Amino acid sequence: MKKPVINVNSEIGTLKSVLLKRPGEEIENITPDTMTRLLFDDIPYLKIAQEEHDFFAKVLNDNGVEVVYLEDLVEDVFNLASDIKLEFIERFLSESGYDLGTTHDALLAYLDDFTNDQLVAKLYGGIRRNELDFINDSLHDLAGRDAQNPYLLNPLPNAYFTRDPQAAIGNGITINRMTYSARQPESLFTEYVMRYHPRYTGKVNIWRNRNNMTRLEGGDQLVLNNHVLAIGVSQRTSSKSIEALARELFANTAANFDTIVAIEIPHNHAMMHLDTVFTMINHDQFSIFPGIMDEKGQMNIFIMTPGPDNTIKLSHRTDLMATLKEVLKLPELDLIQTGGGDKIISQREQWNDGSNTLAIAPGEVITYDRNYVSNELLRQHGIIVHEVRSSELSRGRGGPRCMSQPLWREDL
Ligand SMILES: NC(=O)NCCC[C@H](N)C(=O)O
Repeated sequence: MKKPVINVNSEIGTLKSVLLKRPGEEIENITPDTMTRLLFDDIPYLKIAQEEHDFFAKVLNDNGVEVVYLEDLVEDVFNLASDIKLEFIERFLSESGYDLGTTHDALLAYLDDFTNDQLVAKLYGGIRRNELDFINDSLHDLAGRDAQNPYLLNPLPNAYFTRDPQAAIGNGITINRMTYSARQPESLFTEYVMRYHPRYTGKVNIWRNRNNMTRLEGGDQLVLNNHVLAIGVSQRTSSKSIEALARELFANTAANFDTIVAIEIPHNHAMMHLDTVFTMINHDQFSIFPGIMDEKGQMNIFIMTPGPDNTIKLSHRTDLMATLKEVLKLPELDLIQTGGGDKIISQREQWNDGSNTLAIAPGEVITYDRNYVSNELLRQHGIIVHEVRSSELSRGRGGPRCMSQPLWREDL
């Protein structure tokens, strides 16, 4: 492996480079009838969502972080060779249910007319049925459930949550098999960028690829330090995939990770990933939504470590604070409760991603401005808080951590 181009050995090391995707025309394809399936609770106003996103990028930039746009990387890949572009389109169409036939041919011909930057926007944006004029003779397009779908190619409005299709861990990544069909195509873009883009090709360890059938999403994957991960057992990440990833990382000599803490959280849309209820903000400080614990403050947690002969040793725990102290070897910890522990405020602010902080350095985070109670509390605990605008972006149920994939953090 050549000199590394990805380096993420913590959640809090000074952030130097990050991957974003600016919300695009895919947002304008969300309708009331499709929004639940597209994993949205409302329809954002694109113009304002883009302004908010640009401001988020500016705050990152102003704080010394290189912002890399995923859509530019994909366009670079398409510009490399028309064979690669065609191969990508065929994979994309095939995964969308079009291997052969009239619809496949019509879509291929339609996509062929776009310049590469327009093509990238279109693949994320989706194709409406009424956009193409052709005689559709596919039974599955004309009868049954597919006929009700207003799109020939579904939009990918969740793409601005770049955290989830992959996860940077150490000098490598996992390219994730995502849970819902609404997001599954997103990690195909990551696969092609990692495989072909000159910045990454041959320089990134792929710990796990998207051909795996077990479900894993980046919002559940937290790098607590250079040898400990926390992974949510959640609506989006299965216990099977965590076990498989543990086996892969423990056996791989290029990986330095020897401890994975599997944390079970409620399986619902408001808390679909671990990072919607729990993020790391300093060496010994975390933000946490108290609603993930039962009335006695307990949870279902397993510490996984390598056992003999490639087995995995499991140790059960129920106290999150004690478990974190144990694996991080810290005498004290500060768990800062979203909304200050008030039941109504904490639920309201968690819903709008008040727990979803993005650390840009130890003790320095980016958060949504609307979660003013949690933000004030963070400041009272000594944290530097950069607030970003959040009226429209938050409608997708993700915050600053969800919208960013760190590519390089300084080691602690
Ligand atoms: N890491 C995250 O928590 N990402 C937020 C993803 C929100 C998106 N609407 C989803 O349901 O997948």
